Amino acid sequence: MNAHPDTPPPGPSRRRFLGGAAATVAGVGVGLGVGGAAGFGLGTARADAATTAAVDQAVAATATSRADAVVDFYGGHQAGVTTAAQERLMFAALDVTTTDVTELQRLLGRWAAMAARMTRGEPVSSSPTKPEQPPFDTGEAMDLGPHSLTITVGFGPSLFDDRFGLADRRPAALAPFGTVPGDAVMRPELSDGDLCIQACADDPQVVFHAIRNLVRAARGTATLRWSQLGFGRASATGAGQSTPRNLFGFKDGTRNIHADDQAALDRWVWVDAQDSAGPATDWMTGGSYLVARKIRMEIESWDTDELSDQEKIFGRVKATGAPLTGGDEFTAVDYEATGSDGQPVIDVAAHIRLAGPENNGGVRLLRRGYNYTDGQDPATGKLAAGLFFIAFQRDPQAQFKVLQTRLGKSDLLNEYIAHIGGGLWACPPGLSAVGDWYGKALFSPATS
Ligand SMILES: C=CC1=C(C)c2cc3[nH]c(cc4nc(cc5[nH]c(cc1n2)c(C)c5CCC(=O)O)C(CCC(=O)O)=C4C)c(C)c3C=C
Ligand SMILES: [Fe+2]
Repeated sequence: MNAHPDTPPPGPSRRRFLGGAAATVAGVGVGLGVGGAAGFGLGTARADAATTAAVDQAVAATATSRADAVVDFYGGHQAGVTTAAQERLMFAALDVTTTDVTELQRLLGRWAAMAARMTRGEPVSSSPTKPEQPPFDTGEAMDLGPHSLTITVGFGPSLFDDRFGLADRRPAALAPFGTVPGDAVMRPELSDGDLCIQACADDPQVVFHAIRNLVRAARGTATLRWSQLGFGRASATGAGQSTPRNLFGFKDGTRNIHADDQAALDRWVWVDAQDSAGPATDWMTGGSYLVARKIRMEIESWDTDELSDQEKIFGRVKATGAPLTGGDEFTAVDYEATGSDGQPVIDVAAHIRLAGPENNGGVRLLRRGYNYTDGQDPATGKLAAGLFFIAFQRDPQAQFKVLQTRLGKSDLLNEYIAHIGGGLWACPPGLSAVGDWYGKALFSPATS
């Protein structure tokens, strides 16, 4: 393998910081054109978590523009999980078309090099394009700034079939779900994929550019299976981030796991060394499992429903997000409270009762979804819109699957939603430094 010719990133943490100076750090030639293979070799240095707080403070003091904000690419965990949710999403699922494991590894190395550059607001390669060549970078993000771009890569269960010698390396947590309640109308062409890429940023063209160029660099190795644009965040993940609203008009993410809740992150989001059954599956330590669900929301029907019924469905007040049992948005829910009719104030089938940790053995998720629209459904004339639900977790079998089984059976919300696509992917830990690549520890026994 070649030594990686890219330059080191400008900071030790994966928090947002001013990228103007970073942009002056010149990348040097990485042949990333179609069919080109970026070199990728040994990476050693780990981000120093202890410096994170100090860097965050410096960032807060110096950041001048949202366009210039950079989320550091390197660190113990991939960015785009606990990163304060940006405004825009493009998500892509790909199928690997080669059976050559080395080609797959080269792709993951190319993606690492390109992602490192794009998240700093740089074009995918600093090599000059010859006039007779297509440009290395497609160009539409030129001059836009990084806008806090994060790129998060994951591996689907199907990657662990017999093509790449990975069958014994699939963690039990990455088992396909099978059919879960609520999955009756899932569409195969909007579901699954060997690889996934989540690109988030505060600019729509920046996320499109990232996915477009990563898919382009996969030509000959992987093809796009399906993709989704999200136009507005539907969850708060950053400490102090305001709670946004979903397309039913309710505050979404009130009781989410937030980035400053380290105990909850360790318990519910990051895969721990103890989770692995042995050396074959310990490559996920420090990673997290991504579950995506494209959930169509029946907006026209919802808009005819009376306010009191809408609030009963969620168990919360539409305007404020407060539980129906009183207080403000962040007041604890009183599941025991009964009304003058003797019935529970929070309906037995209300969304928050069924999804809440109090009623699920403590189970929690880090939700990081986006509102989406695909325009109008030509078959019905209705708005094709909903929630592109994304959740990160330490064990999807014990977290998402448990919650969705419960919700799919009896959630009042089911009258107005349909899960039409999605999938499960294992997002490996963060990349340590230049030369590291996505899933290096997954493939290392096969390449040594
Ligand atoms: C399987 C997991 C979940 C799916 C699928 C899901 C779909 C979904 N949710 C909303 C809107 C809201 N969800 C809220 C809370 C909430 N939802 C889940 C899980 C799933 N939601 C959890 C774990 C929680 C937290 C429960 C709790 O701790 O009380 C809320 C309330 C505000 C909040 O805390 O975020 C809303 C609103 C929609 C519209 C939707 C599918 C389209
Ligand atoms: Fe929910």
